[in-house]
Amino acid sequence: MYSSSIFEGNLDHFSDQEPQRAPIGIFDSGVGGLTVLRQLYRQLPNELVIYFGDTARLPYGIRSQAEILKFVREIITWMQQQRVKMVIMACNTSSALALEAVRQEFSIPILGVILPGAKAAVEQGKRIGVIATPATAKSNAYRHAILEIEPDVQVWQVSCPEFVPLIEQNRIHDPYTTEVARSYLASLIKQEIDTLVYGCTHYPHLAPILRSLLPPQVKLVDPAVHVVAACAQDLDLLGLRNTHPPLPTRFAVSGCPQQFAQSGMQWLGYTPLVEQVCFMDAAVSQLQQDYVGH
Ligand SMILES: N[C@@H](CCC(=O)O)C(=O)O
Repeated sequence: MYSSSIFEGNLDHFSDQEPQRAPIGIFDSGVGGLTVLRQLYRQLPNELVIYFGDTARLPYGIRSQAEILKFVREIITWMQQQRVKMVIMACNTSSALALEAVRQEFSIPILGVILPGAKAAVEQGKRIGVIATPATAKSNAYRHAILEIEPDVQVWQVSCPEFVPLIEQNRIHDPYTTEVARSYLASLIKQEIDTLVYGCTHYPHLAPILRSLLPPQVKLVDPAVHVVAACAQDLDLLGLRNTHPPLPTRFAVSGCPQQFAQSGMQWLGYTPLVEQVCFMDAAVSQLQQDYVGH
């Protein structure tokens, strides 16, 4: 079901004369980025993808900016070694805390989810709620991005620390998750929001629960849809869109490949083949998690 060889499936055989055929790198802390990958399958079905989940070090949403920046640098460096033509940070926490810095450090195009999400939100409503990880909420990245585009709207952000662990533990259908969601949404419903932004790529996995708790007129904005639209535009501008038939997505994680393959299956509709990539620091985090788990 999985392979632990780090460089298996390396894409070196794509010559630099055919940069269109190079993969797009997508990363997240875990299964959240699969909501972006699903959009990519819909909107850009010919693109080849390398998906990386930093599962040994999740959740990102309680990490410091220095830690996130370090992880993101490691991941993008690895992706560059895999010769990606573009990187999508399918993670709001990374986009909020590290996008600006790494854009100046790396020469490949790097897209984040916050600006596309903010643009879509102001097109939808005037009373905008954002649910996000503690780090993203604290950064105020959505508030700033939204108000910069449209100062004439109101924004409420709610930090939802329990969502990512519940989703990663496959507890979506647990009644406890609905109760947690109810409490996170309460203040936003009280403010009579007309629009809710998924400020974390894990949260669209909770769509049926959130929909059932929100008044029907509240519109949901999924930045995944819009970052992939932005990616399509950039590929066209750079002449990098792939028109060849697609190859299977390559999956890699820093934690347990089998676990990711199992939980990823329900979102992908197929069982992914997952490799393990070893970053020194992530290996230590995994050992600590294993130790705590025993
Ligand atoms: N998918 C997440 C990362 C969540 C986490 O690991 O806390 C995000 O968009 O922020």
